[in-house]
Amino acid sequence: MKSLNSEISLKIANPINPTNIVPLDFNSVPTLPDSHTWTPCTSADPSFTGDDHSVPVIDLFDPNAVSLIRQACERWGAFQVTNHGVPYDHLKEVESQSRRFFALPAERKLRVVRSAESVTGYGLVPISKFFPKMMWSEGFSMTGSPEEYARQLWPHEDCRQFCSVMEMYQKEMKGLSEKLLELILRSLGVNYEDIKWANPKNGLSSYQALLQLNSYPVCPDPTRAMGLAPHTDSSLLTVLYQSCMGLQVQRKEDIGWVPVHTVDGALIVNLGDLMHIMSNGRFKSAMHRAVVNKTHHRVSVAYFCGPPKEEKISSLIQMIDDDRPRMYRGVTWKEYLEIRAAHFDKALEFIKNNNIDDA
Ligand SMILES: O=C(O)CCC(=O)C(=O)O
Ligand SMILES: [Fe+2]
Repeated sequence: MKSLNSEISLKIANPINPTNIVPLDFNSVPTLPDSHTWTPCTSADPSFTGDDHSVPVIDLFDPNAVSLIRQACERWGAFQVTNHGVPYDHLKEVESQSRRFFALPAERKLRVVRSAESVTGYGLVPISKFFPKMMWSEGFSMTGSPEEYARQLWPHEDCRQFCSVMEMYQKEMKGLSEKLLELILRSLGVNYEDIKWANPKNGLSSYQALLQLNSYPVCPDPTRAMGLAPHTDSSLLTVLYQSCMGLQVQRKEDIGWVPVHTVDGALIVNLGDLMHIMSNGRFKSAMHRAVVNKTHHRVSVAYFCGPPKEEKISSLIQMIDDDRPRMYRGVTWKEYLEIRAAHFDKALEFIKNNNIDDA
């Protein structure tokens, strides 16, 4: 068999738009430019209604939460949570500080533009380079304190509030992600204490994480624009706050793209590719996208949670049996991000077991 490593280095990234980082100044255009015009999006048939046709909302205090999570992860790769412990006021503060950032003039935001190699800073989402058309959105990402960026953004003003809100939110998201990871593992029948790095009691819990603020300005022609193109997240799990509707999750096998309704104070949980790998394919990673609208400037805040730096994620031993042999080889988050940066939606194929050099 061909060696995976040589295959990856040979097939170097072939992005369509490698330098696509700087967003449009959305205030400057009255109509949708050709660079941003996509073929119209199709959505789920509105006649699909009822519980089985919308992303489940799970109360974390529900005694059946673990089994509800299992069903949601198998069927959707996504769910919403209530009673998650993050106060509603904090969600609103993060939204308001995000809006404050995006309201800055374009030249100010460009002071903190991300470089092609970096995942933090301001710009279009990194997956933009795989699409021929540009998305109707802009983003700003950080890991830990955004202080260095904030000082450049607001050199003569007080930037403490922006920093403290973002830092507080990351702390809260870390705690919630740990709790969710425990519940998701339990739903797979795995004791999270058996996985050293997943157990916060070991004091080892050094998850890596990225906080991403997304902005989708009001759009003159929403049916022909794309807020964020279809993708799965590379994380273990992503916790998402949306200010208004716009997120859609795909149920490919039957009903297609399904809008995720806003439930006051709820947070959305998307499973990422690393969780799909850990579950040995039992759980889906949610294929999702964001659509835009004509009346509301939509903001979303995504917290991507991944494993500790050196940890190789592979299918859990408990998920492997005669009927379901190991599907994937082990990868660190960084290795997986590199494979994604080169192969985008084919990345999982590259770590399938049958692609491994047996030697
Ligand atoms: O804005 C949204 O609803 C989706 C955001 C998202 O999928 C992402 O940041 O990866
Ligand atoms: Fe996403």
